[in-house]
Parts: sequence; structure tokens; C-alpha cells
Amino acid sequence: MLNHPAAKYRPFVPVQLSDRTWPSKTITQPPIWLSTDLRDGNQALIEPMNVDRKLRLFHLLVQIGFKEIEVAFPSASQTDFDFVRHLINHHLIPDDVTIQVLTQAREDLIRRTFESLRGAKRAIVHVYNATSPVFRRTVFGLDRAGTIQLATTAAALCNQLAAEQPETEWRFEYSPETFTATELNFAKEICDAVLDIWQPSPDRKAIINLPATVEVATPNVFADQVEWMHRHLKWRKNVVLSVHPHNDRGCGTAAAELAQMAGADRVEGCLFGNGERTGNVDLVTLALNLYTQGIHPGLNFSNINEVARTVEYCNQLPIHPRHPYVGDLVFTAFSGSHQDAIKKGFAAQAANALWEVPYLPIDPADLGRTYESIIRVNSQSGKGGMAFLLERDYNLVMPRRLQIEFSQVVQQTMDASGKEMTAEHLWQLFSREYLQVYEPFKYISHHLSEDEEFLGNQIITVDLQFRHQAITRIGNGNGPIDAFLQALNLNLWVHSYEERSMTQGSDATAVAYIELSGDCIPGSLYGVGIHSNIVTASLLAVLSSVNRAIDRLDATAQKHLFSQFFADKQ
Ligand SMILES: CC(=O)SCCNC(=O)CCNC(=O)[C@H](O)C(C)(C)COP(=O)(O)OP(=O)(O)OC[C@H]1O[C@@H](n2cnc3c(N)ncnc32)[C@H](O)[C@@H]1OP(=O)(O)O
Ligand SMILES: CC(C)C(=O)C(=O)O
Ligand SMILES: [Mg+2]
Repeated sequence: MLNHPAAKYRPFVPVQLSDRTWPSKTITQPPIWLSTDLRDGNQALIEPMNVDRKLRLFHLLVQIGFKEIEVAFPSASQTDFDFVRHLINHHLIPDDVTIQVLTQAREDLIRRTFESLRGAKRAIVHVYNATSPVFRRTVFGLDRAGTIQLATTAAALCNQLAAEQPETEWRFEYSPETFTATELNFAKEICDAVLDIWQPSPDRKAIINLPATVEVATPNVFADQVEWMHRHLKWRKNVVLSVHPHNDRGCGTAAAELAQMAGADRVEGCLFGNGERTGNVDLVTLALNLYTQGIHPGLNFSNINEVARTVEYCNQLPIHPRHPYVGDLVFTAFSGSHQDAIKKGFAAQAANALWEVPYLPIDPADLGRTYESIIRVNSQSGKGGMAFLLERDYNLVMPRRLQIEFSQVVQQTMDASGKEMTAEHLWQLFSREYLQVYEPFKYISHHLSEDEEFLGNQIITVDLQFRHQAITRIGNGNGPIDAFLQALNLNLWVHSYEERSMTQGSDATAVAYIELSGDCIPGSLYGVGIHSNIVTASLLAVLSSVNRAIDRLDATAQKHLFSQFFADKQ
């Protein structure tokens, strides 16, 4: 078994924290958000952003409502340095926004970082070094004491350089990079040592940021690690405890949420989860998850499509169509039972203050998304979906049994084509099936009069074409439909009848649905008529049903029916 790939890996070490409290906590308020799109997101791009693209993204982040934005790694490149200078020189940082920059714990880089911030009103300097055993051994060649020395030297230099630039209101952040792979007691030791140098106070708190630089365990383990730090950090009261999850195991969102339950006050991440490898935690998902719990995230995604298009432009990376909340397909249901439930949910929603539409965790309208794409019809769809589209786009509210009947027609068409059906396609199919059926009987005109012999009865005189040949029939019944059925004399009876108006006002259009049974109709069959005159709509509906029924008969049965039809009237 030694050749098996699994033999190359070690299980992650659980945290000894039997009295953990986070599992019974709930999130009741948003964290402090820090967008690192312009730093961690940027360093993960095939082509890092130029100043123009960075500016566009910065403005977007401000517009969304971020109050802390990591804008650059100024010592990394002239572009990043110039970008920070541009923001400061052109007074582009709103008064309520604090920019943050990242630097390694190296003297030259820290000096250059402070230089980039000259003249800033407020800034957070974020210093990091990796702390896990592999990094200590392999990257730095340092023992624990040496690693602490690296961090504290950098922390002291920050104090000194900040004092030299007193025009800026400074805050400091320290990250034990690779925290999740670091022994907890060592993570605490190095953070405490840095905080001892910074001496944070209640009105000048330091930020301790715990990164899942690489996500190496299940989110509950991360939560345990965060709770352990939350309970053991020496300066906890004067510390903003931040987390910085990455998404290597696909659990970045869960990790960030559990970490907040475990004591984290702040979350660093990127829009739509851009960032190194599988990305940083997705701040949009985190924020909108809060929305669905009745908590305002303090960020504005009321036009999420605009945010998505700008981010795609700046990052030059597409957003997946199934990405939570924003993906093109996430508010779309193709499958029949989902569509049915959504349709019913929408109908019930009107009277409801709380959002309770099945399969839609959030109201798309809250994100500036429309209801148009919610239901789309393909071979996985049922009657609910096509009924929803025809009602939404054509005001056609079908009786339930007609939905079932028509969905079989839709299904056959779809099985043959294998393609999605738009509302327009459905309408064309519906028209062909129910409205444009003029053979063998075509309606031309009718006249109604009262029956003087039988009070309340009506006499109908109806002009038709039978296979293009003009005929006139007269019938007598207790209403126009009954009279018309008598006139046709095909031994038909009405199974169900419904009429509705499709439009309002003086030019209103009515739709009549009639379900007929009879000698020539085994079971029952629908017919539909649309006309501004409701009687005409009903007669059209009768002929629609009759013609559809005749079309289903074989030639012998048709011949028999027609000879009977004409013989009776001879
Ligand atoms: C998890 C994260 O996202 S961390 C942020 C990572 N982001 C980036 O690296 C993007 C920007 N970085 C850069 O442009 C470059 O790395 C620079 C300009 C910062 C530094 O470049 P260079 O000086 O050429 O160093 P390089 O990138 O090769 O870094 C390796 C050196 O830095 C040291 N180093 C790495 N991280 C740190 C740290 N946090 N603190 C102190 N030293 C560090 C390494 O030990 C190594 O030292 P050595 O050359 O003595 O062996
Ligand atoms: C610099 C740190 C915070 C980082 O990006 C990481 O560890 O992922
Ligand atoms: Mg990172």
C-alpha cells in the first residue's frame, strides 16, 4: 500500500478544545470586512492589474461599502507603489475608508512601504511572515526564537517609521502566515511578542490576522484554532481578531462563518472568491448569506450584475455560471418539480412579508436580478415551468388539466430537439396546437337570438367552412355553447369550461378553454379560443377541441363521423 498516493499525506491534527463554545453560537452581526482584491486577488492574476484597472476596482469596492481595503503590496512593484501614491495624491480615499498595504517582515520592504504611504490620512500596515514548521525549516532556516525575532524586529521598525510620519493615523496588522499549519502555542507566542512591541490600546487596536494560507483541514478544525487564539491571546481586548481563509478544500465560506462563531471580528477576502490557487474566501457569498438570515451585511450588492461585470473586466477572469448568488444560472430552474414549487411559491408570496419561495434562498430582485431567467424549459421540465413562462410573458393562465395535456406536447417536441424552449417557442407551439387548427371545421361567423318557444334558450346560426366549403348550421340550447354543440350534432358534451381576460380595457381579449368529451373523443380533449368577443372565443375553443379530436382519428373513423354529420342534417 506504500505506493498509494494517500500514503504521502498526514492527517490533520485535531485541536484539544473539549469546552469549545462556537458550535452553539450564531452569527448576529456582520464582521468588519477587508477586501484584498487589489492585493491577494491581484497577485493571483495571470496578468496583474494596471493602474487603470486597479482604480476601477477600488472605486467599485468603495461604492459597495468596504471601509477597509488592502490596496497593494507597494514594495513588490512600481505599479503597486504608484497606485498607492495615486490614491493619496489625488485624494481618492474617502474619509471613512482606510487603505491597507502588505509587506514581508523585511527592513527594506517595510521602509519602502511606509514611503508609499507618505501623506495618507490613515493607513493599516500589514506585516507577515510564515510561522509553520515547514516554513521555519525550509524557507527561512530559522528556529522558533529566530522566527519570533524576525517578526518583532519588523514590528519595532513599524513603530519607528510610524513615529517619523506622524501626519498619518497608523494601525498595524500582523499575520502569522501559514497559521493553520502552525503549532497553536507558537502562533500565540509570536503574536503576543509582536503585540508586546505594538502595545495596542482600546482606541488603537492592533489587528491579528489568522490566515488559512492554505486550507488544510475541515472548517471545524479552523474554528477550534480561532477559538483557541481568541481565548488565549494576551492582548485580546485590544486586538481586532481577523481571519483570512483560502479555499483549497472548497470550504472557505464555511471556515469564515465558523471562525466568526469562534470569535473572529473581521474577515479578509475577495469578491467572488478570486485569489491564490482556488481563491480567497468569497466576500459576496459571505455577505449575502447574512442577508438570508435577516442580517444586513453592511455591503451593497443591489446591482450584483454590474459588480460582476466590473470584477470580470478587472480580473480578466470569468465568473462561473453556478457561482453562488451571481452566476448566470443560479436563479434558474430547469427541472419540473422545482419549477412547479417556484411557481406556486411566487403565487403565494404576494401576501407574504417574509421571503418564502421554494428553491430561491434570496429574492433575485434584492440583487437587481430579474425574474426573467428563473424558469427555463428543457427536457427536464414539467408542466409548472411552461405554464409559468406562458403566464408571465403571454398572460395565458391555463387550467391545470390543460397544463398536463400541453406539457405532453412540449415534452414530445423537446425529446425530438433536445433543446431548451423559450417562452416564445412555447407560445408558437401552443398556437399551433390549440389556436391555428382550422381543419376540417373553420369558424366564419355566428348570430344569436332568443328562443321564443323555450324561454331562456338561445338559437345560434353559425357559418362555418368544412374543408373550405361553406356550410351553415343552426342549433338551440341553454346558452351559446350548448346551442353550438347541438348545431354540430356530434354527440359532444362539456367536461369543463373556463374563460379569462388576457388584457384589460376596451380592447380586452378573452381566452376560453373548453374540455370536451364525446363519441369521437376518448377521454377528454381541450380546445382554446382567443377573441375580443367571449362568445366567439368559446365557439373557437369548441372547434379547436373538435378539430384536434378529429385529427387523432384514423381515416375510417373520420369518414364514418363525417358521413354521420352530413347524413343527420340531410
Ligand atoms: C500568502 C501570501 O499571499 S504572502 C504575499 C505574497 N505576495 C507576493 O509575494 C507578491 C509580491 N512579492 C514580490 O513581488 C516579491 O516577492 C518581493 C518584491 C516582495 C520580494 O522579492 P525578492 O526580494 O526577490 O524575494 P523573493 O520573492 O524571492 O522572496 C524570498 C525571500 O524573502 C524571504 N521572505 C519571504 N517571506 C518573508 C517574510 N514574510 N518576511 C521576511 N522574509 C521573507 C525568504 O526567506 C527569501 O529570503 P532569501 O532570499 O534570503 O532566501
Ligand atoms: C499575507 C497573508 C495574510 C496571506 O495572504 C495568506 O496567508 O494567505
Ligand atoms: Mg492570502
